Amino acid sequence: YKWPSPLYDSLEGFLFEGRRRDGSNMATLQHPCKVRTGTQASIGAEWLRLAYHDVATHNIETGTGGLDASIAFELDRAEPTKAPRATFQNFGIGMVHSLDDFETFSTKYLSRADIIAFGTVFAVASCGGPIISFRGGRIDALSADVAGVPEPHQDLETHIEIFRRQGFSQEEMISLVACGHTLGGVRSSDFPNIVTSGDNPAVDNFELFDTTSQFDNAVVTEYVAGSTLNPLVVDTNATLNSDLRIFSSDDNATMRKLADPDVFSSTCATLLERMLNTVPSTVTLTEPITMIPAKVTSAQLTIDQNELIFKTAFRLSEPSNARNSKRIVTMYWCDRYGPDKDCVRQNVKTALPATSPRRDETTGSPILQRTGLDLVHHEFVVPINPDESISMFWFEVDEQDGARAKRYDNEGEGYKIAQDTIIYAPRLSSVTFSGAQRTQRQFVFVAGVKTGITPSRVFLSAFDNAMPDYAAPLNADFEMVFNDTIPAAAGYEFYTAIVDDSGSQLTIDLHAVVDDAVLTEDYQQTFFIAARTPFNRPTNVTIVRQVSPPSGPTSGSSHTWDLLRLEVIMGLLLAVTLLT
Ligand code: HEM
Repeated sequence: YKWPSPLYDSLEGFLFEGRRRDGSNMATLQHPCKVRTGTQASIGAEWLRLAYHDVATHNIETGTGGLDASIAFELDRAEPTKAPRATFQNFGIGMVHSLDDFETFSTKYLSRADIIAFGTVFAVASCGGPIISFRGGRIDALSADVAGVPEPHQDLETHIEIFRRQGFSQEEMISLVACGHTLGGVRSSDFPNIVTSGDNPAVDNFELFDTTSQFDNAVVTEYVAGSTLNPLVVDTNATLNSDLRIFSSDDNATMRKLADPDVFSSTCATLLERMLNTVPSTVTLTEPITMIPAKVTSAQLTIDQNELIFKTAFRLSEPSNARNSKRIVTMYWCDRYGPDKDCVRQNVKTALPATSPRRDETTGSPILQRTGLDLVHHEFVVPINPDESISMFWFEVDEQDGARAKRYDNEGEGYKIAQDTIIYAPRLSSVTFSGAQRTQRQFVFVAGVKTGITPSRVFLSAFDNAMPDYAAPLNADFEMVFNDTIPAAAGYEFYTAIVDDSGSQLTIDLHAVVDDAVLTEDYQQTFFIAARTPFNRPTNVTIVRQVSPPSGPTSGSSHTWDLLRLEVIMGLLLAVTLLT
């Protein structure tokens, strides 16, 4: 992993933080293993069933179908069968609720299908099941796939054939059904011929597959012990006992193995991962996503109150039960222009965070919770002289425990700012809301282009796939025009474009074409445009000398580390004095 990697950064952020960039959390809609208010319906069970039904369209021979979010277009699907309405294969209010839960979380780098996969990973971990290894990069279908979901009234041969087509053997089918049917149950509203409704709709209209609401192997042990009340095993109408036919199809050999809780847990981790990774053969998934121990987020050169500023956050982790409140995190950076360009003279600028650190508690994501770590975000906002600008930055972390401070510099390369010709100015941009639900938005986006540079074209690429009712994503380019009603500021002149959007996760890439090269400011967020409070103003920028930048010049005097440390500490002391 090297920064920047917007895809990996986005997937990792969602897995361990459970939320969107604007703070809205998807994991906590379900975590810790919640039921829908006023019902017995397990939200995690609904998310898991939705994922399987999306996967169920896969055909291993043609390489088509699989986890591609086509389920959003398959909800009203009925099999061409004489079966009653209750066997509509994707029928169920749980499906509708789940799609509503997921609707606003997809982004340019988190496909709708990846969000569905995250839902299963969160749900299983949150309810006490194994951690399913997560890969991202699924590609969304924008229409229905062929039919393929199994139904309870079908016979065993049909089920074996359906699972074979999806890529699972008979033994894997038995295990996968057990791994699925450890959560949730059957509703009378969806399957009235399996569950009869009673007087108290909150309790009577739902029958759980086993006696626990956790992701455990009670569905297996109760079956093996003969005490199960699983409605798909004990229904009086034998035709609908699909779990019984499947579980007993190898004389219960697989079920007896799964009665060992460790076997159950590891089997489910493997099979559910394979289920989530069942994608069309044209899709290549990423490597498994693991935590980035020290992560740069939200790096942005921008204009606020007529000043050029650079803001970013540096995310560290620490054990929840061993917090270090003394840690000092310092940012360093080099100029892009002038005599100290790229720190050639080893004069390095440095600053402390603009605010006290922000902490992600482990309750935000069940995956983070399992690590026992908190995520701690150190946020920096520093003024930048437009004549000097900024070419790269890096960090130093001093735990104040007697050990030497540790440098984080993107594996020796520094965190490089690719270009400063075109920048995004969210504080000069605006948004107006319209429509009955105020979901229709009109944005006026403002980009700054460095004074003295006249691009042959300035434009932006807008992307939003978090559309109401899973409508087609917005994915279009918009020309930006020079706007002389906004006075030049901080070495920049301004260009604007108007973009209409009905989704909720619009991001923009800004482009300036200069001398046939396209300079791009990628993946800029739009949710904080309406905020008008100025960024915190730091007063703590100092200059330290004799510091080698990450891939800086090798010539020149080699610095003595202790002298450097002394200078940094004195600089920090000065900064702290200024701040207080
Ligand atoms: C032959 C295969 C299968 C059949 C016939 C079947 C059938 C059913 C039925 C009839 C329900 C009740 C739905 C409702 O009332 O809303 C259900 C629920 C569920 N199924 Fe399956 N299923 C099968 C395989 C699977 C697999 C492979 C998984 C996942 C790995 C899975 C996960 C679930 C979950 C989690 C629920 C509970 C949903 C909730 O409580 O809202 N099922 N299944």
